[in-house]
Amino acid sequence: MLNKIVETKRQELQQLTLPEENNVERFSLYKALRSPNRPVGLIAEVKKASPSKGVINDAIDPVEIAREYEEARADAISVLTDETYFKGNRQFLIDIKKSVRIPVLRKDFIIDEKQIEESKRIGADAILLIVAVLGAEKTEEFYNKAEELGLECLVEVHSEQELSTLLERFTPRLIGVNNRDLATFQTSVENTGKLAKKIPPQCLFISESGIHSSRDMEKVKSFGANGVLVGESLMRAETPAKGIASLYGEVTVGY
Ligand SMILES: O=C(O)c1ccccc1NCC(=O)[C@H](O)[C@H](O)COP(=O)(O)O
Repeated sequence: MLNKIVETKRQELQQLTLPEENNVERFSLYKALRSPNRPVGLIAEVKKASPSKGVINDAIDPVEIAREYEEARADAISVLTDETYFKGNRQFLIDIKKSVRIPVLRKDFIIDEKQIEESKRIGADAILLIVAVLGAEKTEEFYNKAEELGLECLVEVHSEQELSTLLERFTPRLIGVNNRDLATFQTSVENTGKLAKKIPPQCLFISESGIHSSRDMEKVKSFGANGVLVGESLMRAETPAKGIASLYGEVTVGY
């Protein structure tokens, strides 16, 4: 499936037009996750659909969801901009960026340098670089290019092998451990525990995917995660605030 997504992206990029630069205020994802609002930071994701679950919540207004995430003290927002498989859109990020004052991560399959420039122009504060897609060498190349453009990177790994080949080349400031096997879509938060001990202490690390309960949250916290990236369970919640409160085992005053 990952290969199919990447091939589709390659074809789509043949039609890529770079938007005008959006002069926006930038916020550091790294700084936000270094001093999160809760002991384990939260990157809350705006995700209408996905290859593994189909349509999750197509009725939402992305900007409204992002504003409610911010109000519920999320530390950052992740925005899917892939249209074909996630029903995302780069316009969602442009509009969300105008409406929140916390870092915005562009969640897409970056396979070409042009997409880094594009991410800057639509206002992203950070981009996702997937080692399973790019390999360690190109991940480093794109990481440096992004930094030149003033963008931060969340560098995502799933396996111990990906993590070790990455660290042989360079040490990113922010590492994401994806609990989802992008080949099979199987998810397990235990994957965070498997990789956690191999992440250098100077890195911040984020546990991504398959976090659906306070039990999952407690587990990744016990593994030492500095933060989590959560999409589906928040997109399916009655409200973003209730979804976030439930993840953190917080009591909400219901009206
Ligand atoms: O979510 C998918 O089905 C998926 C399939 C193939 C590649 C990537 C995919 N998801 C992107 C993500 O990394 C997740 O959206 C993110 O980690 C949040 O995961 P979740 O909380 O399980 O929605």
